[in-house]
Amino acid sequence: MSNITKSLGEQDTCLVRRNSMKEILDVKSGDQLEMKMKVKASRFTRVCVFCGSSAGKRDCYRDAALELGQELVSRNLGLVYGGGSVGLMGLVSQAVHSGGGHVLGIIPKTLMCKELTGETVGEVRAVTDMHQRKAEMGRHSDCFIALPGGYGTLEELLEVITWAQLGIHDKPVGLLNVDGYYNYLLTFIDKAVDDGFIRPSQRNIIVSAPNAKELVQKLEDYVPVHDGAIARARWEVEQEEFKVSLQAEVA
Ligand SMILES: CC(C)=CCNc1ncnc2c1ncn2[C@@H]1O[C@H](COP(=O)(O)O)[C@@H](O)[C@H]1O
Repeated sequence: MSNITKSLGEQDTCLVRRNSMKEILDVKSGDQLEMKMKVKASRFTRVCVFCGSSAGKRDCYRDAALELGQELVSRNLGLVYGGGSVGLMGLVSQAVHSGGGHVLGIIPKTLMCKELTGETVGEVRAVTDMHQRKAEMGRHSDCFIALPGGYGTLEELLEVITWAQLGIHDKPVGLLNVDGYYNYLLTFIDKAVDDGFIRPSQRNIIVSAPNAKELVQKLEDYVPVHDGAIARARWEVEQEEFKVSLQAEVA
């Protein structure tokens, strides 16, 4: 753990959580040992991380996953992810869990067997399918970060960007561009802007940075764009109407 030195009892841990918006230094509680802890302020509670179910071939990807986990712990942020212990998903979740952070793994029942995805640390929530998993991951987090990954990561990333574009949510979306991994994707998005398929103002939905510290800070500072997006209130009304019509069909 980078900037956390601790010897904590359960009461102390609660104290740290209650004071997550403050810096806590040299706190003494009862006969507990002295604790030195610096918790950075954050406007988020939980961060959803999309990333490879593989670890990639280069050490920089593994290092970035561990560093991101440590950055979340240092800001007292919980992790929401797809569950399991494979690839970068396993590394980031284990880094948060071993640093004392909250981990919520959301995993479809069909992927729950350990032979497929390994053990999930922390809290596990079983869902019926991949669609419900994405909806739950979004619902339980305040911002999204994509580490390097493959098709699954891209699909999850592009969906939350699309939701932001439509005004379904206002949550920041960050790309951890480890050693330029996402340069081609960013170049492609610039091409789509130049050719008139993405509005220039909506190019800013994706926030990117080469390391976790810089990225999380940019996400903290992010101001959402609202240019003609469908108001969130309308989406919520539509969803309610959809639920009612589904219930009527089932009855
Ligand atoms: C059937 C099987 C081999 C399962 C093991 N693999 C997986 N276990 C859990 N989540 C996954 C798995 N593969 C893809 N995902 C989802 O898709 C993303 C990663 O896909 P990818 O490796 O980038 O493309 C993750 O964020 C996760 O939400």
